[in-house]
Amino acid sequence: MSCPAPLPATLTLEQVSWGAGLLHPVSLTLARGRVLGVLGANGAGKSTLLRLIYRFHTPKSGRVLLDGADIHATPARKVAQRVAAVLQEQPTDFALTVAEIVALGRAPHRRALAGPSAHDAHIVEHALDRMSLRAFASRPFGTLSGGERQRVMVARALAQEPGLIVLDEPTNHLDIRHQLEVLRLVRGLGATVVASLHDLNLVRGFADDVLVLKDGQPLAFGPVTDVLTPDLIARAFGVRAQARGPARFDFSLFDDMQPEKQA
Ligand SMILES: Nc1ncnc2c1ncn2[C@@H]1O[C@H](COP(=O)(O)OP(=O)(O)OP(=O)(O)O)[C@@H](O)[C@H]1O
Repeated sequence: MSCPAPLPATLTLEQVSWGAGLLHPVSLTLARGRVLGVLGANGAGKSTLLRLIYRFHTPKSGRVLLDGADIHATPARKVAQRVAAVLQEQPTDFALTVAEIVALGRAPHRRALAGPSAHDAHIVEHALDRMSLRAFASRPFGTLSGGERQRVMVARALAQEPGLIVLDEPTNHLDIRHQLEVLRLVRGLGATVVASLHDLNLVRGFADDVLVLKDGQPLAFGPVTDVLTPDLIARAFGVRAQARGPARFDFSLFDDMQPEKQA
């Protein structure tokens, strides 16, 4: 079963800021189909930036443009047809089945009061298949493990057929195989992607570009291989990074003698 890929979106941030100094102005352009990793220590402002991009927060200054249109000058429903978010917070309606939760992703595409169409059902099944959730379709959401729930939330986002997918720490709760599978799948969607991630080695295999934040300030933006240097990691996270081959770092505290290997 296959579905045509949605047209990926171009995302532009023009001097976007939020709160009383919680996020200082950020500007960048992410071309269609690019994958952006948003990095930074705890409290650096990653979730705040993501909330601006999926239209939860209104910027204090600046604009968020999707394909050139200001998302805050665009009706919420229209934005929801193009932007899906996978968040750390999950639905509390634990009695809904997995298939029902995934079907919620179709809501922005339906006319008011219209029920699900055969096309909607096809897309929901496809999303369940892609996340290996077919066997869970009838299970109440509340009976799933943390990792299974996370995969359901990604499936709901897939059912939304977004041109831009925003993920806040999407690998939380996932075992290493599902971390790699989810990141590969998200990369393979053809959509433009913005994801906050904590694992700097996973980011190197996943993202095209990275934005690094520190204390609500943008420290660096650009291709992951250019930006993610030991010097930048030291400035952003206060740890020593030693390159181990082209695609991984070992990390240690500056006052430690022995590097601590990451899993
Ligand atoms: N609504 C709010 N009111 C006040 N402060 C807030 C609000 N939202 C976020 N903050 C503060 O802004 C800062 C950045 O928060 P944010 O959640 O964006 O960080 P983060 O980089 O996602 O962190 P983590 O890695 O811990 O999830 C934090 O100090 C947080 O306490």
